[in-house]
Order: sequence, then C-alpha cells, then structure tokens
Amino acid sequence: MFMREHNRLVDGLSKVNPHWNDEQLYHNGRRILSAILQQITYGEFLPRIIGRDFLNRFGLTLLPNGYHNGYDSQCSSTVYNEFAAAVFRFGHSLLKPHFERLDRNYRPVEEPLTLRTAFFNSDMLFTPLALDNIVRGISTQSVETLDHAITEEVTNHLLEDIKKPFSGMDLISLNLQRARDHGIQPYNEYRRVCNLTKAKKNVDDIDLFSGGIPETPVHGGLIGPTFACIIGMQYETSDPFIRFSEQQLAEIRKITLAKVLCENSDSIDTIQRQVMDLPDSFLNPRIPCSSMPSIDLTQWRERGNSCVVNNRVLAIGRADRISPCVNCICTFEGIRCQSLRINDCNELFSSHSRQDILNDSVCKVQCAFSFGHNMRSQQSRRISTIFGFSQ
Ligand code: HEM
Repeated sequence: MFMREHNRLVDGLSKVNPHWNDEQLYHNGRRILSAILQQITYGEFLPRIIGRDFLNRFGLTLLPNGYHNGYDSQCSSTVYNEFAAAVFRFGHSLLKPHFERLDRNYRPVEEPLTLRTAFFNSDMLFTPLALDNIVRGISTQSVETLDHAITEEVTNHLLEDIKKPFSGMDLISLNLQRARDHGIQPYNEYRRVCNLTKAKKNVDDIDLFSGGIPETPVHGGLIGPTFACIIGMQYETSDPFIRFSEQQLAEIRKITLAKVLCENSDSIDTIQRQVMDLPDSFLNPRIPCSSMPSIDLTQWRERGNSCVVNNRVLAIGRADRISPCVNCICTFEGIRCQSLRINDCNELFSSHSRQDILNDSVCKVQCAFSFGHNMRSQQSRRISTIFGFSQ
C-alpha cells in the first residue's frame, strides 16, 4: 500500500513540477511519504498501543499546527536492540489465524485466508481485487488479545512449505532465541530501567518478551508498562526531522491511514475514518472515501527566485530569523521555517522587544515562566514608581 502511495505521490508531483527529473521526483515523494507514515504512526498507531499517558510522558503527541522543536541532531536515532529483538514483536500475539476477505459491500466473498496458505503465496495478490478484499477484511476484524496464547499459524506453521508436513517454524521460539543471540537482558532488568518494581522476587531468568507480553495493559493502551516504556523511549529518540513549509505540513496533517487505503485500492469506496478501530454505525461509521480530505500537492510547486514571509523577501537559499524564535529558509519548494530552541530567555528579553516576543508563540511556549517573572518584575517596578519610590 505504501509503495503504491509513493508512486501515486510521485505521479502527482510530476504534474505539479513537470520539469523535475526522476531523482527530484523520487526524493520528494519519499520525503512526503515518510511524513505521512510518521503522521499515521504518531497520530493513529502509538496512541492505541501505549495510551495517551505514555505518549505525553515521552513527548510524542502530535502538534495540531506549528513546528515541534525537540529535534536533537546529537541524539542517535538508531533502533534499540531490545525494541527490535523483543519488545516490538508484541504484534505477534495479536495475530488472527486468518484474514477475512470481504467484497465491496463488506460481505464475505471467499473463504478466509489462513496464514499458512498465505506464506509464499504472493501470486494470490495478483488476482483482481484480492488485496482490496483483504484490506476490507482486516479493517473489519478485531485483533487477538495480547497474551501468551498465540495462534498456531505462527507457532507451528510459520513459513511452512504446504507440501512438506512439519516444515513450519515457531515464531515465538525465534523471538526468544533472537533476543538471546542479541544479548537482551532478563525482563526484571528492564523493569528496573523503567522504574517499575521487580516482577517476582528472585526470578531473574524471564525473557523480556515472555515477561512483557502478559503484563496488564497501561491505561488507554494495549501493552503493559515495561513495553510501553521501551517503545516510548524508542520513538522519543526516533524524533523525525523533515523540513516542510507550514502549508505543506497542513496538507500532511490531513492524511489518515483510511485515506491512504482508499487512494491506493481499486474498489474501496467506503471505510471507517478511524481505520485502526472497528467500524461502528454510530461511533465509527464507514463513510465515502471521497469525503476524506486528500493531500494537495500544489503546495510542493516550485516557486520563482524568492519567498515572501512576514512582509520580508528572501532569495532562494537565504535564511533569516523572521521573528525572535523562528528561523526560515527560502527553498525551491517554498519557505521552510523552524522553531529555535531558546536556552537563555533573559538574553531573548534583552535582544528583542516585548511585543515581538509576545507575538511569537514559539517564544511564549519556551519562556512562559521567565516571561511571567519578567512581567511581574516590570509590574512591580511600575507600582513602585506610582507610589513614588525610587527604582
Ligand atoms: C502474519 C504476521 C506476521 C508474521 C508472519 C511475522 C513474522 C516474523 C518473522 C519470521 C520475523 C523474524 C524472526 C526472527 O528470525 O528473529 C519477524 C520479526 C519481527 N516482527 Fe513479525 N510477523 C508478523 C507480524 C508482526 C507484527 C504485527 C509486528 C508488530 C506490530 C511484528 C513485529 C516484528 C518485529 C519488530 C520483528 C523484528 C524485526 C527486525 O529485527 O528486523 N511482526 N516477524
């Protein structure tokens, strides 16, 4: 689906910028696709997995507008060993033994497809509407409960050669073995790292995967506190950094997974807006794809030789501080602005006027405390003048 989305974006970009070569089209399509994936991951997926409390604790909540200023170029954004070899494999416990296949009207069209018949059977996807039927099915099926009960399709029949009995593997054994290969520490070590109490006294030989899976889910989430903590840490360090203009960001913020599925299928006409939740005629009804907003790629149209921002003209390639806490650069795709990290609010007060700082929400967010303090000391100075005391 996301490969199709990439190619769809590239087609759209080539219409908006017919002079771009393949390389420009590819990289710009890729950048937009990465941002869409991040929008879906942080906006739709993570809240359902780790819940709002953990999302806030690790600063992973998406802003409705403006720029996020937490990016740290010194921070390595690589994937934690624990995350890949154990924690993020929690999804293996959610697998259903089969995919439902539903027609345009969401009625079963074929037998459900068991995982063991789907392994090594990618030709099946070339049958007309096969993918659409599966997408309609998985958007309508619930997941399994997150616990130690895991479908035999992956514990006995993983990547099975259908012609060879007992050729299937066990995914959970692979998970445990892989984590041990990678030197992942016992479960209780991670409880300690996450400031949680030890699970059981004197039991330190529980694998991270086995210990984390049956934990009671965190409030509003699907997984327990140890996994939520490690996933939170992972996404905190994977802080995305892609430069877009405000207008381009507004386009990306419109996109949902439901819309991506609509745009890239041949026959999905209706789907629920919150596609990661089950459809519900009242709370999450299936709605026409056409009623969901789509990305307007004209925001990526390459402009002339300059950009105008805050009544200032910037030549292509030039950067300027357009307000006390925002720096902008003029690029071929338009103006791109970035919030500045303010380390010393007092210095800001001495170098910019009070009104300029007040008008800049980025300054206000970062220096609200010092600002209040500064205001109070100005007020107390005013009062002392009124009463005739010397300052
Ligand atoms: C039908 C569905 C799935 C199948 C058949 C499957 C199968 C596999 C297999 C065979 C591996 C490699 C195991 C090893 O040798 O170490 C793997 C790794 C992994 N799986 Fe799954 N998986 C499925 C769904 C999921 C889901 C839903 C998630 C998470 C939400 C997930 C997360 C992971 C992760 C994080 C890895 C490690 C990747 C890496 O280190 O590169 N998988 N999976």
